[in-house]
Amino acid sequence: MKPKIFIDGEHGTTGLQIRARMAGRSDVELLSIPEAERRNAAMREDLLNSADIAILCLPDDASREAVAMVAGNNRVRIIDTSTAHRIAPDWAYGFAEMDNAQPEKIRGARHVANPGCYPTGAIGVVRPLRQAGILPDGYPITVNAVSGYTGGGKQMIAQMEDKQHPDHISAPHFLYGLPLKHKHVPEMKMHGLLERAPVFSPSVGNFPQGMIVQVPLYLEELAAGATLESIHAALVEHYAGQSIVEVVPLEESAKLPRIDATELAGKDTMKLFVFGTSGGAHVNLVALLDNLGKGASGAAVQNMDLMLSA
Ligand SMILES: NC(=O)C1=CN([C@@H]2O[C@H](COP(=O)(O)OP(=O)(O)OC[C@H]3O[C@@H](n4cnc5c(N)ncnc54)[C@H](OP(=O)(O)O)[C@@H]3O)[C@@H](O)[C@H]2O)C=CC1
Ligand SMILES: CC(=O)N[C@@H](CCC(=O)OP(=O)(O)O)C(=O)O
Repeated sequence: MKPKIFIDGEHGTTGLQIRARMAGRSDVELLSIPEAERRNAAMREDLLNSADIAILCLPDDASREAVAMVAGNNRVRIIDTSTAHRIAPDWAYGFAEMDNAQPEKIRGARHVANPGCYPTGAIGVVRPLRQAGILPDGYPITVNAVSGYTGGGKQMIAQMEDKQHPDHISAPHFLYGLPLKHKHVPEMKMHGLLERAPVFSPSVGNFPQGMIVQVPLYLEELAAGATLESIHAALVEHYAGQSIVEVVPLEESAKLPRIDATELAGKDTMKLFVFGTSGGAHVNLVALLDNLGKGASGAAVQNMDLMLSA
């Protein structure tokens, strides 16, 4: 029998993109709820309990409710794309490439928390340097990022695309999260293995999909002897043997005049760069991804495939 998959929130931004990635797959059976019934709790509860894997593409509160709806069912496994369970100790964090042990944790997990889009980039560059002993305890990390506007879901898509929207946003690029309390900070701290919470400054650009996450570092504050080259080598070593996260060769990044935030739109991979000048004082670690690809829907399908391979 084919495993049954139900996407709760299948008519939203993340859900629709997961559905698109599942189109044409004959190895799974997709359970579906009509759009008009998407908030019908009884119908959702039924479908959630009929699934082998339920993928939650809902706001945080609705995700918690969905998890409660299957509390008495010890068969259904869950992938939650919301922020609700990303630092919960009994949930596996769904970023397989962040650690050698992570694929097995995800494969065997009952509950998988899909990472946030920004944390995927930030953890992707920071965690390997913590594990390699290059980034010392207590280093004050900053994370500066730009996302495509689909990151804000249906509401922000309407604000950006509909000129008649009462809260239409006409800015080509804007900063937000100005009180520095963004919901992704605890997740970056925990899975980035950081002692101190990073300063996180997100922004949105007037393009639907794509993301750049930057973590600039002072070399003199890192472990003795850290250089542009040794940092790059640590990332290369960490990501060897997998095909989702690419560490761009130094010679290639040195030739780039600019980075386009939309380069990986529609792709489920992530590129990491180490920018700077050999012998210089600073490096800038940069992650390039699609907020809806490796940042959300693509990662959810990667996690589903790992879980199905158990
Ligand atoms: N967009 C992105 O790039 C990313 C999103 N995520 C996360 O994914 C989750 C979904 O976000 P996104 O797809 O962007 O959001 P959307 O607003 O685009 O979609 C959410 C969907 O959930 C439905 N929904 C809302 N509340 C309920 C409820 N109580 N019961 C049933 N259905 C409900 C909505 O229906 P209705 O239309 O009626 O409101 C909508 O169809 C969020 O937790 C988000 O933080 C994670 C990473 C990246
Ligand atoms: C542009 C935009 O608004 N982005 C969202 C994050 C998108 C996302 O990653 O959602 P999760 O928190 O579920 O991961 C935000 O900053 O809240």
